[in-house]
Amino acid sequence: MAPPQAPIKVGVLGATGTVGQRFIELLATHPYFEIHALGASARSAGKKYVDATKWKLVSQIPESVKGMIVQECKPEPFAECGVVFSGLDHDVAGDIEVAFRAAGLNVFSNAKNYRRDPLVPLMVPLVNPDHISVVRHQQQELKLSKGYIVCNANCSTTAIVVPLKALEVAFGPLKTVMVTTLQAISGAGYPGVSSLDILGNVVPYIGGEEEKIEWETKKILGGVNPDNSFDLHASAPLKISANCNRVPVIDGHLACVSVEFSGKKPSVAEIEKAFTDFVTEPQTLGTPSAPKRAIVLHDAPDRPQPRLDCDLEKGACVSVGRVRECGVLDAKFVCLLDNVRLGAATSSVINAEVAAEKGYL
Ligand SMILES: NC(=O)C1=CN([C@@H]2O[C@H](COP(=O)(O)OP(=O)(O)OC[C@H]3O[C@@H](n4cnc5c(N)ncnc54)[C@H](OP(=O)(O)O)[C@@H]3O)[C@@H](O)[C@H]2O)C=CC1
Ligand SMILES: N[C@@H](CC(=O)OP(=O)(O)O)C(=O)O
Repeated sequence: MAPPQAPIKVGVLGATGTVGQRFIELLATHPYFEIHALGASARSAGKKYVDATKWKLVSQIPESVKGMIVQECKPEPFAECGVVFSGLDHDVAGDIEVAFRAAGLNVFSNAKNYRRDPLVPLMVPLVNPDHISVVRHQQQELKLSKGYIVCNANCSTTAIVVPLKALEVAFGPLKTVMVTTLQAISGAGYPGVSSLDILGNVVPYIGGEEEKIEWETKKILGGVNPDNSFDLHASAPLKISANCNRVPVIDGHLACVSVEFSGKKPSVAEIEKAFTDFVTEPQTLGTPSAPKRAIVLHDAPDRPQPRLDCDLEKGACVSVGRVRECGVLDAKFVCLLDNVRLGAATSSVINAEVAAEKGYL
């Protein structure tokens, strides 16, 4: 992929938050994108970024953004941006993202608000980047000459759909998926879950998470009909059941997954090969943030682990291990993803890279 002739100016909404910081880290040195405007709440607006944010990443705040003045989330300061990334709290993301689209801006959002919208692509770049085509339909239906919204998925959903897609590519439609997640505290943003609730503990409830996994998976793994509607995996109905737990881990959502195939049950060796052979469109296109390996298969019986494996491929892959037969369904495995990178900011950035490559920016 050749870089654009001039860098594309980009904005970040929710720039001071957990996802916003990962956006800043990824975009500060990005070959195609240049950070032009930062937005957050009225509490932060008017302050220098370095004073408005509580930086929590191991990497230092990039010098280039330290002195930028944080804006309120109104379209005007972002008018020159070719892409606006959103890491906004869902309480406010709905109205703000729609106002930005109405102002002709291309919004790539992490928030849940529009994921179920029948006009909005729900794109996990390592799974369904082809859904980007629906933005033209979105514009036609809403009579917009410019501007659209693209969402990326819930982080736990992202962790499972990448290996599930690899299985569907190799063996055809899945019939049943059972998943139990162990989710890191960074998934709840900052300050997030109280230390008294989570230290030395497990909380077996994350509001709305199970429903999101069960619904979003079907939109992402499903196709696009000729009329630009999403088929939600309707041609081969998929049953999914999710159990979600918060665990005292900082970064990295682990998921234990059991699957049943519609067709003949593959062997463990065939499933492992399907994971290692899996190549995705951003990799083929050579977009800058695409991982070399979309799925990293681990041999050791006690891997993947959040602390040891989250950083593989700069947090842009899904780690998979413990592939084995399941006594109830056909097969089971464990998968891990960096919830704030591939689970949020990195997916949004790769989605925008795909949009650039395919002429949607
Ligand atoms: N953390 C994760 O792993 C994932 C998060 N997401 C989603 O991404 C989004 C951001 O999450 P996260 O970064 O964790 O959340 P944080 O709570 O860490 O950050 C929220 C951001 O929203 C801003 N904000 C809050 N209220 C307003 C307002 N009234 N107007 C404008 N901006 C406001 C905050 O600004 P300020 O600092 O000024 O308050 C901050 O920048 C959420 O929708 C979340 O559900 C999706 C996938 C994974
Ligand atoms: N709910 C996820 C993170 C998140 O914000 O999800 P969503 O973007 O679907 O609201 C977690 O707690 O780990």
